[in-house]
Amino acid sequence: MNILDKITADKKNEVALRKSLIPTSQLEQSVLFNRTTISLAKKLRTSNTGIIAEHKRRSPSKSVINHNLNVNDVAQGYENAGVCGMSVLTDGKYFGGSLDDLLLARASCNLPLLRKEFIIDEYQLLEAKAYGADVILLIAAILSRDEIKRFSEFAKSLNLDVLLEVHNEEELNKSIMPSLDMLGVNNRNLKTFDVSLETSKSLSQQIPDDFVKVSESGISNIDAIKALKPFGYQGFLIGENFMKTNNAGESAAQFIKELKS
Ligand SMILES: O=C(O)c1ccccc1NCC(=O)[C@H](O)[C@H](O)COP(=O)(O)O
Repeated sequence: MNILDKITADKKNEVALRKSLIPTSQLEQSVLFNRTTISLAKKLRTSNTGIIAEHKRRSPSKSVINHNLNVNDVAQGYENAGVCGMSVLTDGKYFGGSLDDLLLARASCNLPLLRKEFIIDEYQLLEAKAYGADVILLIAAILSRDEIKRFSEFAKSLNLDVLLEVHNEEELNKSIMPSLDMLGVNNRNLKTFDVSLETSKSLSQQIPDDFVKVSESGISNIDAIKALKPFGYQGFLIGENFMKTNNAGESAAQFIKELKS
């Protein structure tokens, strides 16, 4: 079983439990549910840096990254650094995250927030909205084309942006549809956990210009960004490189300063 199969199997049980504990009607009545969302795609189209900075405590590939940072400080630090958006991992078992992290990030900054999660059910989109997200992630490797269509159209009806993630040409070809805003290419091979920017470079030509292109994972220096921009990438999702330091916001600020110089 590969890592995505394992995560998805656990996620099914987790979502069933959550659904039984908190009914949909309760999510829809939350204070945050009817707020005006902020579009990450719009911000990326006009930004000259395009950094989406992630809150990530641990991961299947790296085990522990950092358990010592406070999510409020990270969110405020990222906003002060001038990032375009923040990604918050909400999976507990594999990444040490939670929906409370999303809520705390929402309370601490006005950045577009991505709920970084393994979405397998519409219920998780209602949760995303109720806990303060502006953007949701759909992972082509774990969804059929019908599910991608259903979930992305539902997300749009909630005024959430949609980032669709692919790892290869086959996933890309099955996924293209108008209800997506951003197409993310993940540079991490989930069988070996190796990262290669070549994945983003080689898939870039096949991504239609209507979508904002985002390169995800393994970006650890500004040379990587400079190498990816000519391929049309406007968004760069960075987690470990900032989170492994003792001040993620300061690390992002330094990175952006260098990028602009
Ligand atoms: O990061 C992992 O090990 C991982 C394993 C299995 C599924 C997803 C995984 N990561 C999610 C992400 O997409 C990354 O957190 C994100 O792109 C940031 O990557 P990085 O800058 O390399 O921390």
